[in-house]
Amino acid sequence: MSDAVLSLHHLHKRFGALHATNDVSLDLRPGEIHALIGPNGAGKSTLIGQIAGNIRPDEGSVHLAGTAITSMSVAQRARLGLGRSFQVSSLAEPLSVMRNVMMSVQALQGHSFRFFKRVSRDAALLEPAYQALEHMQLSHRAWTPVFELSHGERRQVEVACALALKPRALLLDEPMAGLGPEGSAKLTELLEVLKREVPILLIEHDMEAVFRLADRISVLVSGSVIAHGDSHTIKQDPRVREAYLGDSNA
Ligand SMILES: Nc1ncnc2c1ncn2[C@@H]1O[C@H](COP(=O)(O)OP(=O)(O)OP(=O)(O)O)[C@@H](O)[C@H]1O
Repeated sequence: MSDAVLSLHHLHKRFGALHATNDVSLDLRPGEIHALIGPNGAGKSTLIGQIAGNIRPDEGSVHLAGTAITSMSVAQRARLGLGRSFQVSSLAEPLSVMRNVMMSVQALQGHSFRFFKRVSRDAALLEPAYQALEHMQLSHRAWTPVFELSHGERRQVEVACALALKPRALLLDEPMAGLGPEGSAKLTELLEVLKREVPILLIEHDMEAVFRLADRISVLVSGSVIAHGDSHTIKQDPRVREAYLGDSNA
């Protein structure tokens, strides 16, 4: 079909009478950031759940690098190259940045954390972790315990954890949430560079970040994509202004 890394085809998900995902098709291409925006309750989390594998669609399919992953588990999708960062931090505060990132690699490889001490010197874990930290400009903090990091740096570690697994596509769910202007600006700068290596499907409420970062934007309202295009197109679209941007004065 296309050269899409990730593609959704006619996804539907109903919760009783509520059509939370209504015939959603979209894709993610190499080198881009595709932002998914929409007001509260639009169905963004439900859609992300179907991509990541926590939620089974009623109809439709999800493909990653040409492989149908619709009926795969979360872990299988991750192994195939679907990277994800979470809204809620899962970092181990007392451990160093490096150990946290290495644990992510280890988890994907199916090892138990009990063996962490022994494998902490394992080059197979160290190298991808170090590279991921370099990408996030955090290698100078590699051996700093997470509790000493700023909020923005923690978010960078969370992205590094996803990156260390060498994903083909990255899902970022509200990465700017809770960051001050400085933290958002830094992360925005990093994501602008990162997208060249791994395309990013970005769910984000910070419209300034979305308009700066996104190559394409899909607007979700009541489970359906009501508009799709670049930042300029989306800003001008009267349906988007009415349904979404109007209530945030954007
Ligand atoms: N497990 C569920 N059972 C029933 N209804 C659900 C379930 N999950 C989500 N919903 C409903 O589906 C709709 C879409 O919810 P969803 O959380 O996907 O929206 P959202 O765009 O992520 O919202 P927000 O920006 O507030 O996180 C909402 O009306 C929500 O109440």
